[in-house]
Amino acid sequence: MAIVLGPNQYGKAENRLVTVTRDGDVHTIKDLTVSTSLRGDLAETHLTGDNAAVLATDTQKNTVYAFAKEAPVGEIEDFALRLGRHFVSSQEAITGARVLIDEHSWNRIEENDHSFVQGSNEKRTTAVTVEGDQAWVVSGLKDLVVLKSTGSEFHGYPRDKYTTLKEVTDRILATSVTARWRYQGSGIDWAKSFAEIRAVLLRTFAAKHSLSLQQTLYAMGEAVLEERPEVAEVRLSMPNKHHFVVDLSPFGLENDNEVFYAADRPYGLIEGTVLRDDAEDPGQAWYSLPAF
Ligand SMILES: O=c1[nH]c(=O)c2[nH]c(=O)[nH]c2[nH]1
Repeated sequence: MAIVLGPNQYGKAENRLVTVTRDGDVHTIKDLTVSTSLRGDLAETHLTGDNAAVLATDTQKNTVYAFAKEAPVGEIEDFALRLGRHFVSSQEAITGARVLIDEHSWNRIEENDHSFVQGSNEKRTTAVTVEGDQAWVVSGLKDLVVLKSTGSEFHGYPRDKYTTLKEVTDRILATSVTARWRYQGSGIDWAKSFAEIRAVLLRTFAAKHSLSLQQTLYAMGEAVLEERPEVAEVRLSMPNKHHFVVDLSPFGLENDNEVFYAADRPYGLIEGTVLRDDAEDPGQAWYSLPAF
């Protein structure tokens, strides 16, 4: 038996980057969390401690900030592609780079030119993988919290001796959507594509009469693929944010689906992938991202 070094990567996680772009007195804020990971011929540092191939994580961090000054950050996908390509093309030992970016939202305070209020917790995300001269872009969103107060049922499931859940034909359906979609093709308008995919996800959540959160998840992914040809595959992770009807009978009160207890845990966790059966195979790049 021999012991060998398996897959590895290293980088600087969660660089917090804020930029202010000035157009006269009118300022625009971009607030990003940027993580970089590099892969390549890195056996020596692990096996002998020889760091000749190791671009320091501190240098990776500095590169993120310097790049933000040297050219406009622009869309997160473009910024991630620039960083990833830089690391792979400038360091002989580095053959692959993964750049993850979360974008945090700030909204202008009324018409003010340089004052902002933090938006919701929702984040726009991208995960760019560069390998040699190839690149894959997986964008998405997380913490998109949605709720519908009717149009959701759940019944017809097996009942065994441990089942207590009541079958319902009208319930609150709420979730916090994490979505990742893999792009195919080129010349994509990242901002427009993001806005339209987000709108499709929301519209479908609202419109689909739900017999299960699983059915809603599939419908949301299917709608994105039907409407957005630039998307090959969608992965969705949707916790079921349970809203339980409170039993008010001890107080002689009827509860006709009006008063709920919003439980935060445990929660059902519904996850799935919706894809085109003829989508090109992305190879390792996609599958080595977290599945959901
Ligand atoms: O939409 C649902 N899917 C489930 O699998 C499930 N399980 C459960 O207890 N409630 C629900 N709701």
